[in-house]
Amino acid sequence: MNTLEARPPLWRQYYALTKPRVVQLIVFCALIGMALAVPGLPSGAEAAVMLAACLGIWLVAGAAAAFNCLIEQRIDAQMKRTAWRPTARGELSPRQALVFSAILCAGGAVVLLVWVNALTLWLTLATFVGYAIVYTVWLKPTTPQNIVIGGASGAMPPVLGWAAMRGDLGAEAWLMCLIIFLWTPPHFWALALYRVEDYRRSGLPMLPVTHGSEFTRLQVWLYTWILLAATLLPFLIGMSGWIYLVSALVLGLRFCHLGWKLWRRYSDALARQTFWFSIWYLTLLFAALLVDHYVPL
Ligand code: HEM
Ligand SMILES: CC(C)=CCC/C(C)=C/CC/C(C)=C/COP(=O)(O)OP(=O)(O)O
Repeated sequence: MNTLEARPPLWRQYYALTKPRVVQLIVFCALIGMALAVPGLPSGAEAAVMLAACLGIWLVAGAAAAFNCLIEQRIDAQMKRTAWRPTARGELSPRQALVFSAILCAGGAVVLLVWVNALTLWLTLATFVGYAIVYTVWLKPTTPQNIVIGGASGAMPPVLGWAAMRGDLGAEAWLMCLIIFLWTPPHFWALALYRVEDYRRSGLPMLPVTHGSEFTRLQVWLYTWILLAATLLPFLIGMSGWIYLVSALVLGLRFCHLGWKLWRRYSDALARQTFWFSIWYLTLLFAALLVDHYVPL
């Protein structure tokens, strides 16, 4: 097949660099942080700030993802899961990726500064540095705890959302951040287990490569329990009500159950199922926080 014919349109290649589906969930979590920061339904003016904050965070997060693709061009080319990326295939040059990332980041920064507030701008830029530099350049190639420490930047969206609406950093926002922080290890290690050959080939020190499958599965299972305990806190401190509590328990116990099954008996299919459940888990847990906020029982 002619490779030129097989190429998607240029805009799609740039769009792919932003890791759209990951960034969608990031913006969704930021939006929940915004909604919970406003008592009751938002006014028209508050809804406008929310919209601007979502756009700004989306642009800067997309820029961070594009920067990651640029730095990992060679590593991505070695892994089956990522070899299709336009940077890995050489369809977009490092210079194109860099300029694209810089434009998105600058655009997002302007939106946040003009229509949101300076605190959100600085926190979002710090999050960019946390993921694009601290995680991608430093931690990911050097330690199997890369995603635990680096996960802190992925966990920031609710804090960014809260800051956008209140101009400060509430305890509730940090609690949502803690939940995403504890969710990241079972989310990522479930994937790393069935993609272990990719990671071995690329030379990245991911936990299943350095410490083996059984140890990683034990960690996944332990984290699902720690996560379940942390998700009870919003109810215990009076931030959320019964709708949230029941949702957190049902989702959390299912996550623990999958973690348990995976630990006892490994299969790629189960690891894949656990990874995809992790995405539904976070989406539904944060949706429950939102519903609970508007329908207090
Ligand atoms: C350091 C932290 C994180 C790491 C290492 C990580 C790792 C990954 C990896 C490697 C994938 C790719 C799966 C594939 O190619 O099929 C993935 C997918 C995904 N991640 Fe994460 N993740 C992290 C944090 C997050 C955060 C904070 C969110 C959102 C709040 C998130 C949401 C998603 C979603 C929605 C997908 C599915 C993408 C798709 O549909 O293809 N991740 N994650
Ligand atoms: C400003 C802001 C809110 C930034 C958010 C930063 C961000 C995009 C976090 C998401 C984490 C993510 C995509 C991890 C993928 O891991 P990986 O990079 O190891 O995956 P890969 O192997 O697919 O490249």
